[in-house]
Amino acid sequence: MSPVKVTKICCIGAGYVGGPTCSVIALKCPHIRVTIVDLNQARIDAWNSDDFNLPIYEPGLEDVVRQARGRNLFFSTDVDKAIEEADLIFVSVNTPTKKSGVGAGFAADLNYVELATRRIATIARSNKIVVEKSTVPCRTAESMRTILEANSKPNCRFDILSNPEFLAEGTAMTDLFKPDRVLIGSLQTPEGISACQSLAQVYANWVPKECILTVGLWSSELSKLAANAMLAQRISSINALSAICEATGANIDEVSNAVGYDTRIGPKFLKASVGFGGSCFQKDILNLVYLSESLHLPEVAAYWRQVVDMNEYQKRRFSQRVVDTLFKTITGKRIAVLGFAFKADTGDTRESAAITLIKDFLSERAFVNVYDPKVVHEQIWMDLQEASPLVPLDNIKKQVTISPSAFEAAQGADAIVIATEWKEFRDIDWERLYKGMNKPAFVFDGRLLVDAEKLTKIGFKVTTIGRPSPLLT
Ligand SMILES: NC(=O)c1ccc[n+]([C@@H]2O[C@H](COP(=O)([O-])OP(=O)(O)OC[C@H]3O[C@@H](n4cnc5c(N)ncnc54)[C@H](O)[C@@H]3O)[C@@H](O)[C@H]2O)c1
Ligand SMILES: O=c1ccn([C@@H]2O[C@H](COP(=O)(O)OP(=O)(O)O[C@H]3O[C@H](CO)[C@@H](O)[C@H](O)[C@H]3O)[C@@H](O)[C@H]2O)c(=O)[nH]1
Repeated sequence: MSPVKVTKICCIGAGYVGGPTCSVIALKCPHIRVTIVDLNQARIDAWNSDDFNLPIYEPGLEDVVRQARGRNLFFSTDVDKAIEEADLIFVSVNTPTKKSGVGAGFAADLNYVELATRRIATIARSNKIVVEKSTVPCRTAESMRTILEANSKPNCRFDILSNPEFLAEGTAMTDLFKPDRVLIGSLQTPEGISACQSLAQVYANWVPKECILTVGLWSSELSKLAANAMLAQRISSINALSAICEATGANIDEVSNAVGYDTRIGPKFLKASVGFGGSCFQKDILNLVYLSESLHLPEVAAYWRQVVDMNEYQKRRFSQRVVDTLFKTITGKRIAVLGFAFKADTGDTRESAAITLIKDFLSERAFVNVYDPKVVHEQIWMDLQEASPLVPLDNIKKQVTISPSAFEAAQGADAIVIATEWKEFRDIDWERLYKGMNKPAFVFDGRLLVDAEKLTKIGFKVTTIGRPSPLLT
């Protein structure tokens, strides 16, 4: 069976994955017409905005959209038209953790995937290759196939592929231009293999052939959960060691460096922090935990569960250290939180450690000044409200101020907490910040970002994750 040559692509879901991924496909494949669709009108309007005020901040993304939009890249809310015209459809919708019902708090909510799949089944009148781009539990492709086949028109066949996305926010464009690998899973039937080749040909326009891995459907689905679980596991491992460092006088940076020199371990993803955030790690591990439990593998479930538990512990431990260091009470004190995004170079706040820290500070009745260079104010209010649903937003606003700069956040504060590793926090004029603060002025570095010695010389009392408290040194 010779593979179909893809000429029209539809991507359902114009979010952090669908938007950048399919913009890059459009850029690299000028012969393919790419339409990215979403039900969210405001999001599509932003993608189409004249001043390129895109709905997500990602370094390098605007440049790609400027080159391809209107040429062979289109953004639309007309989902049905895009489905009808396409020969290949990416399903790139959100798969958040279920909030209620069976598996609540663990299982992935597959409602959006199912609705998109049903829409494809209803609208399609010609053969389609349907590609799972969203992160889903193992064997979701089977449910998608059942829905599609039960609703298909005569002479209309569907081939389902799994093609998980491995981009990280903040580096999405380089990850897409030069991926470590592109993974495509298919049924090992002649039709499945042929569909797999069709998608591989799209990527082959810019990805070296040896980096395009083709595997079975279920391996592909599971590999995505496995990759995230193993990345997060490294962070929880180093964070667990950071607690030992704080208690013994060892330095976590030195430990990471020493451990990472072993070529079998490698140096990446060993940076101790106030805890990992982002929309994927926790969600995907909990998904793996749920899958393991459903498969009657409680020991496997408990093993992965511990990665998330350690992350919660790390955040709690950090808040507690702030309180303990500030003479065991922060009531009425002002804390400047620098950074609200879950990592640098993104405006995304999903599962950001900053949310948990601020919630903890508020429950101790402290005042908080928060500054982030990219996160929009409405998002901060929404996140803080969601974190403390029983507290009226007006009360939260009495305790929290959103500051326009790090300098203003530090004015009149007793302590600065670095929650996100934005480069500008390393390079700010710390002497100027020091002058505007109450004394003694404390800095809590949750990201191993600043030069503790330099700040100590200025007069700050510096507490760094994975290093003993100043009193112990
Ligand atoms: N964010 C990341 O860095 C990342 C990386 C790799 C994989 N993933 C996975 O990719 C998937 C998407 O993640 P995201 O961060 O882009 O989510 P997102 O919430 O930013 O975007 C999803 C979009 O899908 C739209 N949508 C939902 N149902 C729809 C429907 N039936 N028709 C049309 N549009 C619909 C939503 O309106 C939303 O704009 C998730 O499964 C996630 O786990 C995310
Ligand atoms: O050594 C490290 C590395 C990361 N982090 C934190 O871990 C979180 C996640 O970071 P990162 O993985 O860089 O960003 P994500 O955008 O969440 O990307 C992850 O999740 C995506 C969604 O599934 C995957 O596609 C990516 O491959 C995977 O890296 C952030 O809070 C980071 O600050 C650390 O604390 N220490």
